[in-house]
Formats: sequence, C-alpha cells, structure tokens
Amino acid sequence: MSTTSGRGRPSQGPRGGRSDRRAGDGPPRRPQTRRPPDVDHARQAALDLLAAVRSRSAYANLTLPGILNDRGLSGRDAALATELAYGTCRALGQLDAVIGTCCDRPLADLDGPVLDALRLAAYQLLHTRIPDHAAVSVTVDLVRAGPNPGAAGFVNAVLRKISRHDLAGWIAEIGPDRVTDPLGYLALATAHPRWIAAALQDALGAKGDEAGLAELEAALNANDVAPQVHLLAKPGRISQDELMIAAAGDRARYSPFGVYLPTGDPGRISAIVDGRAAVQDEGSQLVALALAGAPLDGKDERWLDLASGPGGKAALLGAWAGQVGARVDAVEITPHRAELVRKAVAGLPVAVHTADGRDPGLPEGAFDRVLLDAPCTGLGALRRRPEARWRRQQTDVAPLVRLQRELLASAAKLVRPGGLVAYVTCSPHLSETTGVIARRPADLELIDARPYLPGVPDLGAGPTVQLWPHRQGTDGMFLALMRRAV
Ligand SMILES: C[S@@+](CC[C@H](N)C(=O)[O-])C[C@H]1O[C@@H](n2cnc3c(N)ncnc32)[C@H](O)[C@@H]1O
Repeated sequence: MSTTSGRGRPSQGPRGGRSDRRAGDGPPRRPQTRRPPDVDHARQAALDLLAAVRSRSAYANLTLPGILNDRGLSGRDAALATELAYGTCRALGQLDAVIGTCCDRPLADLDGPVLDALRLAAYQLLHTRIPDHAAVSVTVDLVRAGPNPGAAGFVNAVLRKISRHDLAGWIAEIGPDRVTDPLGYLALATAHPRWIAAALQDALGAKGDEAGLAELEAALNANDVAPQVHLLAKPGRISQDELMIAAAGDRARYSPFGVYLPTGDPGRISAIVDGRAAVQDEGSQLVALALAGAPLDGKDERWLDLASGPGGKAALLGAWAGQVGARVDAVEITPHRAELVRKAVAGLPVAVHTADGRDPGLPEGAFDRVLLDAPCTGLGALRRRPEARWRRQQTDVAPLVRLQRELLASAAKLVRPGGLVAYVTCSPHLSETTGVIARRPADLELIDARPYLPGVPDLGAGPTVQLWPHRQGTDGMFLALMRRAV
C-alpha cells in the first residue's frame, strides 16, 4: 500500500503572497508603529470562503468565484486562494483531528473565525510546501487583523505544535494502525469520513488485501483531483469535430459527442454561449447515450426524464430525440431547477413539468424510454464539491433510498410494456445502486447495460455498470438498464 505523504502530496500552494515574502525576509517582522498588520489577500479570501461554508452551509464551488471577484483577485493570487480554500475544505476532518490533538479545549468551543484560521494554516503546514514560518506568521497576522485579535497568541501556540510533524508523522501518531485497521487508516490519511471510505470499499468489492486497498486508496485520492472540463456536442446541433475546433479541445475517449477542454473558460466558447454545446461530464453523457441507444421493439417516440434538474441529460436526450423524431417530457420537483431545465433544453423537443416524479400527472404506460437520474448522496462526484464529503451524513442514505425506490416504482408505471428504464445515480453507494435494483418492481427485467457503453473499459461482470473517476476518469455514475415485461 502506498502511503499518503505530507509534503509530497500533489497540492502544493503556489508561493509568493505578499506577506510570505515579508515573513521570509527575516526579522524585524513587526513595524515599530502600531499600524494594523498587512492582510494577505489570497488567504483572506480563503478564510472568507471557509467562514461561508461553516456558518451558512455555502457550496464552496459556487461561492468562491464571487469572493475572488469581490476581492479583485486573479492570476497567482486567485490560484493560491483556490488551492488553499478547496484543499482546506477537502481535508477538514483530518485537519480537525490534528488541531484537536494540539488544542487544550474542544474545537466546538472555539470562535468560528479562529477555527477557520487554524484549519487554513494546518492545511498549509500539512499539505503544501509553503514554509512553516510563513504559514504560521501570516495566519497569526490575519487573526490579529480579524474580529478576535486576542486569539493570536493561542493560534500561534497551536500552530507551533502542529508544525512539529508533517502529515505522515501526524497520521502515524494519531491514526488507526495501518495493519489492524487499514480502512480507518486510509480514511484518515486521505481525509475522508470512515463511512464514505467503507462505502467506496464495498462498491469496489475491494478486499482487505494489498491490491484491494491500493485500489481503494486510488479511488479516495481521485476525490482530491479537480476534474477536467468535459463538453457535450449536442447531437444535430454541432458535431464532435466542430466542437473540438471551436473549443481547441481533444476528442473524448468514449463519448462520440464528448470533447475534453484542456484549459480555459468554457463560458467563452461560442457554441456553449449559443446552446449548441454544454458542459457535461463524460459519464453523464455515457449513461444517457446508453438509454437512447439501446434497441427497442415497437414505437419509439415518447421519452421521459423523471428527475431532470438542472437539465444536462434532458438536453442530451432532447437533442437526440430531435434527430430521431421523438420528444421528451422532463419532470423536476424544485421550481428553480425546473427553470434551469427549461433554459438547458431551449429549442429542443422537450416539455418541462414542475412536478413530483412519484406522481407527475403524466399518462401511465405511455413512455418508450424513461430516464430516472435519481436524487442521491453524490458520493461519485465528491471531486466536484470540496466540502461535500464532510457535509453528507450516513443518515442521509436511508431516506434517499426510500425516495429512489418510490421514483423507480413510478418509472415502472410510466414506461410502456416493452419500453426501457435507465436507473442512474452519481453515487456508487451499494444501498443506492444495486440495493435499489435488487428490490425493483417485479415487471422490470434487468438487461446487460455494458454493450451500450461501447469501448468503455473496466465495466466488470455486469449487468449493471459502475463508472469511477480513478478508472474511467468520469464521475462515479451507476447505470442499470431495465425493460418492462410485455
Ligand atoms: C441527480 S439530479 C438530476 C440531474 C439531471 N439528470 C442532469 O443531468 O442535469 C436529481 C434531481 O431530482 C430532483 N428531484 C428530487 N426529488 C424529486 C422528485 N420527487 N420528483 C422529481 N424530481 C425530484 C432534484 O431536485 C434534482 O434536480
């Protein structure tokens, strides 16, 4: 088993914040006049983000761009702020375990902004090559300039203790034993809650041997790697080749409509702006294409997307449907997400309904192909949401499974005899995937989905398919294809 090491991890903040250089220049650090300390703008932006995530449950990826913009950060400063903010969110539980060991009081008793500062500095000390003295002194300056300047001494003392070891040293000191509890060890070393590490291990079928643990470690580490941007060339609107030229992108490995965008802002690509293309993970493309491409006897003109917000797959299905003379109904329970679906499918043969998919008021037995991309824990897309692994709770699983089963029962009623249902989650959690399929309505016959993802490697023994970031480079999408008995 390889070990997650502290300073050697891929995330290493770019150096060179203003205060870094000042701190690195040696004493005297503090000016003689009592002017307030300089504020390091990149770290202050990271602190703003941590406060928003902690105090108002903000989504980091949706909130940080506004903070960077408000603070006028770009280039290296924005890159540093992003690396520190996202990295700290991802490692939160691990950082808290170390901070808790170095602190003389429970973390819950700490002032929120003080805890944020400790977490941000601990991330720099344990996960980046930023020199310890810079990480400590800049953080202490930030605390002095913040709402609780009296905590600066306490923060300084805690950070000095943390800097005694690197990450590997701390894991060895406070972590479970690697031999007797490899799951607990890997969970802490890769900064995941234990229940998530256990869920991934179950879904991988990873045994406790070296090979199984190595794959589990790869799956966990993949959640720390920001995904490449994938684009969808909407069928009939723009070809894959045209989009590759327009976006200066690369042909996707598996999706015939996919393009990888190596760099740059997709919002600047004209085909995205005018709706001929969209940003969509290749895994999402593949599962929607599997449903659209699987053979069907009899009529094939009415398709349904039963949980469609924000509309990525509805747009792909709608574009394809337009090519083959079919039309799509898209259901979404949340009004603002239904509005997003309407925008995503503009100009396509898609009717959007704001309704509960469990009873959408659509005719039973009327649909030839039904997609149920079910609400789920999202454990297959943790790489997209830095804070998600710590916000999700194990207790979320059971209510979601209930909803998934109710929606699948509804899909089984809405599809016509002989028609197809695709059950999809962006979670590999077995309760949400094969567990739901094992207890599916009796008239849904499971069919092998693998032939409808041609060219995609490592699809296992079937009949369902589980994609993985560390295997196929896609989000962790699950797909079960079923046919309603005639
Ligand atoms: C996994 S997302 C679907 C993603 C979508 N297929 C796409 O590709 O953009 C699940 C969606 O189901 C919606 N949802 C949750 N409960 C629902 C219900 N009872 N009926 C219909 N939609 C529901 C959620 O609001 C969410 O937008």
